[in-house]
Amino acid sequence: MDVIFGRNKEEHPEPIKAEVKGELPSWLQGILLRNGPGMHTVGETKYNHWFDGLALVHSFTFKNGEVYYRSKYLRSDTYNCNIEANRIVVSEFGTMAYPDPCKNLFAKAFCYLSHTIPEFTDNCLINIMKTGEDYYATSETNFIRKINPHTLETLEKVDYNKYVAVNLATSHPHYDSAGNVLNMGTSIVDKGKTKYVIFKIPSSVPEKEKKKSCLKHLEVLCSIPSQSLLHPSYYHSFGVTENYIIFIEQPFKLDILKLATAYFRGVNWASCLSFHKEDKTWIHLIDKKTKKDISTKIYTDAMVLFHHVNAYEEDGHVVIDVISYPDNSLYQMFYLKNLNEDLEKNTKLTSIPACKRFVVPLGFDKDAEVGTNLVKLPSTTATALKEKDGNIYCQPEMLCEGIELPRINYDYNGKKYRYIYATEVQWSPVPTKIAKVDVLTKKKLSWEEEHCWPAEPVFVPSPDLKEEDDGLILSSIVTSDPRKAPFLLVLDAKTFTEMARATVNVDLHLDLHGVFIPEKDLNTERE
Ligand SMILES: CC(C)=CCC/C(C)=C/C=C/C(C)=C/C=C/C(C)=C/C=C/C=C(C)/C=C/C=C(C)/C=C/C1=C(C)CCCC1(C)C
Ligand SMILES: [Fe+2]
Repeated sequence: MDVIFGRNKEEHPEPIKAEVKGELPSWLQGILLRNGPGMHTVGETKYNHWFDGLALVHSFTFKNGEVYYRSKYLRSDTYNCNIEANRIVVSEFGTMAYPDPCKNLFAKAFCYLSHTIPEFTDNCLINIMKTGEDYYATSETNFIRKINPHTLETLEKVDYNKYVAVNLATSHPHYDSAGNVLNMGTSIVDKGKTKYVIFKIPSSVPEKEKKKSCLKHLEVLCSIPSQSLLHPSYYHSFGVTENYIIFIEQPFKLDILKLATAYFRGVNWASCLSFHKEDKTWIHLIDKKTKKDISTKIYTDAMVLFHHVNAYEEDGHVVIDVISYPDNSLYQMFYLKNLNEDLEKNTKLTSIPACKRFVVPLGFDKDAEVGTNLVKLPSTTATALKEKDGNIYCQPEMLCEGIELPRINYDYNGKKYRYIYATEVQWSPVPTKIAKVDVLTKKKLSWEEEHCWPAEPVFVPSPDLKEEDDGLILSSIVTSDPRKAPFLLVLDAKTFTEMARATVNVDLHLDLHGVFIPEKDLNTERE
């Protein structure tokens, strides 16, 4: 298993032609661009956690029925410093590096509580974000790295902090139909003012500024104060509906005082993150018009969540689908020491990911009796109980167990939808199948094959889309049997039958997230 999780992967910056079996639809033209960790050892030093690995961006280019593969390590400052020193010199979330000659982190960390923030890693390994015509590799720090989607070349480093006061930002932004980006970040430097900030990056800039970046026009929409000033919640994604932004403030929290002293204590940043199982999980609905949290306080039991699936409004309710866990054991499981040969023994999922639906009533009867279930949607068993202090206590409906890395047809984002595409896991963090879940009937279709570990399935709508699932699923498949080459799998999203596979004889890495860029969105000038 170390082969898959812990071994350094080679990059292939020059296009490699894949061997295509089956029939690729002629309209499938563009680039599947993905990101994830590819290197966990530098010289004699090793990262502790799988999420710490150096970003290896890769792509599958679909052109006239042919498929080309490329991969290239993100030339982040972190990568360059590490390679030059031949050891890990920049700290990541799960690995503290000593000393950190690139940044003099020691001195800076000392100043932490007096408004100085040390510089953090720009090893953007989680996802790809599009702003205007630009593509960025993203992580959760204040840095993002622009990349050329054709050549995978690393371009400028952008500091969110120059445009908005956040120290952390999600790698799962949302997009509206005009391509404007909506994202969220946390500001923790301003003592006593710890807050979550929601901001917008427009998809275009005024004509006279043609060469300028959309980020220069970033706009703060609103901010929400953290419930606890010294313990802001961790979040990895958020949700949107037509009229609301959904932010779930979970009791999985960063401890600012611990962060400030982590370096001296010789512990990693991750140890400053803890799950408070006795606390509540607060569901915030931020009204896009008033830019305020709705006045009712809504909560559910303690949980840990990384991925929102989708959310929408229906008959005066807000429906919120997420993948949640009963505790924080998932993060623990991804420590590389657990992902070794004894993986099966060490990483039995003690907490299974579950896709849950929360339903929040909007315009309910204010005089309703305490204890009343305010959810009036016949389609769900989720409940929202009115409590005596006026708060609302939500209990979810279970949609499906054992799925992660969820995707949808993004045209249905924020709208009533029916299908989730995800990887399926059983006894460990190993994805063994790709699943299509029908949230209406709870029926599931899946694809699996021996020795195959599928990545997050990406939905690509067909050009003559009539139904939500008219399109394709693209997933890069890592193989655990050295005699079997990895491939890019193309499924018919409706039936989940295989249409084609493009095999590449490379050491494909298990990645996290990515985007499909249709031909029409590709600026061919830069090719
Ligand atoms: C095996 C596979 C692929 C599939 C199997 C199926 C399955 C169960 C999948 C589950 C997948 C999940 C749940 C993936 C989740 C990925 C996450 C949460 C990545 C987060 C990275 C977060 C990162 C890198 C965060 C770095 C943050 C840093 C360095 C922050 C630094 C900091 C800054 C900037 C200011 C404040 C101080 C602080 C130290 C916190
Ligand atoms: Fe994610």
